[in-house]
Amino acid sequence: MNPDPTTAFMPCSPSEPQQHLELESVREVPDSHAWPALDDHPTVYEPVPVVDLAGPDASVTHLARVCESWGAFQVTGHGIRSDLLERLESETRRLFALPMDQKLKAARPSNGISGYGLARISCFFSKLMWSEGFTISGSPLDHALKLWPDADPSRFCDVMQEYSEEMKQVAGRVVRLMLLSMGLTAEEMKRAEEGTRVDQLSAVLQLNSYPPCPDPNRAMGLAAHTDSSLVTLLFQSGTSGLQLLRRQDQHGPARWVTVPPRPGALIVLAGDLLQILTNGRYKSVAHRAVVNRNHHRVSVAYICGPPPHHKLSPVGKPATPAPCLAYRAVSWADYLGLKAELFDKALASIMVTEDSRGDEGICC
Ligand SMILES: C=C1C[C@]23C[C@@]1(O)CC[C@H]2[C@@]12CCC[C@@](C)(C(=O)O1)[C@H]2[C@@H]3C(=O)O
Ligand SMILES: O=C(O)CCC(=O)C(=O)O
Ligand SMILES: [Fe+2]
Repeated sequence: MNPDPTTAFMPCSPSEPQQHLELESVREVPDSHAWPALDDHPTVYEPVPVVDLAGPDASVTHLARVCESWGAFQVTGHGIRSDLLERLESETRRLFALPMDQKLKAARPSNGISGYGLARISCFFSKLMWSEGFTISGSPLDHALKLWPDADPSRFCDVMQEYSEEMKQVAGRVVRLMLLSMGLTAEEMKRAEEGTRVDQLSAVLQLNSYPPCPDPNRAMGLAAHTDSSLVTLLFQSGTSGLQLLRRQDQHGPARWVTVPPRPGALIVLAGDLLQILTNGRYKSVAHRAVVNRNHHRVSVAYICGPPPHHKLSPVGKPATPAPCLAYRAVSWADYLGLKAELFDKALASIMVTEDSRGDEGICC
């Protein structure tokens, strides 16, 4: 998350013309996509925790440890059928394989959420990323009609719809287990569940495509970031690329850990809203996607949170000593506004300090 000066943050200006390069046909990484330093931290091997939702691993003590030390894990036993994951991958590939001018017909409007485009965080960096994205918020139908005007839209829509519905159930179970693992009082649990129950969750589906890259050590698939969500459930195709940033701890300095593809598994990533809700105890995990020379990787992120205008406030004991509330209450919609403006400073901007406690009426 710590930008080097040459890829420093730039103010996000949505009106800037975006460069849509056909990455697959590029033989050399152009200067616009050449990142001077990808090795801000070493990349090491560490086994990423696995939680089997259908087995004893789903015990709350195990989960609490994993959430505190990793903020991410692979999840198995989630009940999503492998044929649905196969169809999801194949529809995602079919979309990105379309000619650029067709994809641009479904381009994300400059200040909109949905559609085709470069990574939204691109505007904070001076170099472009080696990826394309497609965001689906709400019904995928309008997108499908623009992408495939002469074909039956249901092939794409049905998969995206079915996957979103099933992921909502998985996300609901994961969020509830995470809350249970905090050992909250009954009153706190009740408050924590407001806006986070399975029937209340809202989400966007983010499809990502990372074409093979002629010089993967100089390109960046998706730069380091945290998601704004409560949790993100990520599907990755059979090629590795996702890396988690492990903070400095008793095992060593900050380091990148690759999440190896595990057939049938999904990856759970703790987002900023979880950090807010848990009063800083379960921190959001910084992650990035790196690219490779030979394989076209795709991923699909189910980015899930409370209803957009529900104000989420922290529950449980703060992770660090005083004040009793680490963050002020915020809705996902407002938080996204902060994130679009401040990127990785958004969380700090809503932290409750000694000075701001009085103004907010926050007391222990
Ligand atoms: C709801 C949202 C979360 C997101 C911004 C968005 O409005 C739609 C896309 C999401 C995404 C996906 C890739 C990484 C990310 C940081 C980004 O730039 O766009 C996330 C955003 C987020 O979680 O803040
Ligand atoms: O492709 C990946 O592995 C990461 C995608 C991601 O971080 C996102 O969509 O927010
Ligand atoms: Fe992400």
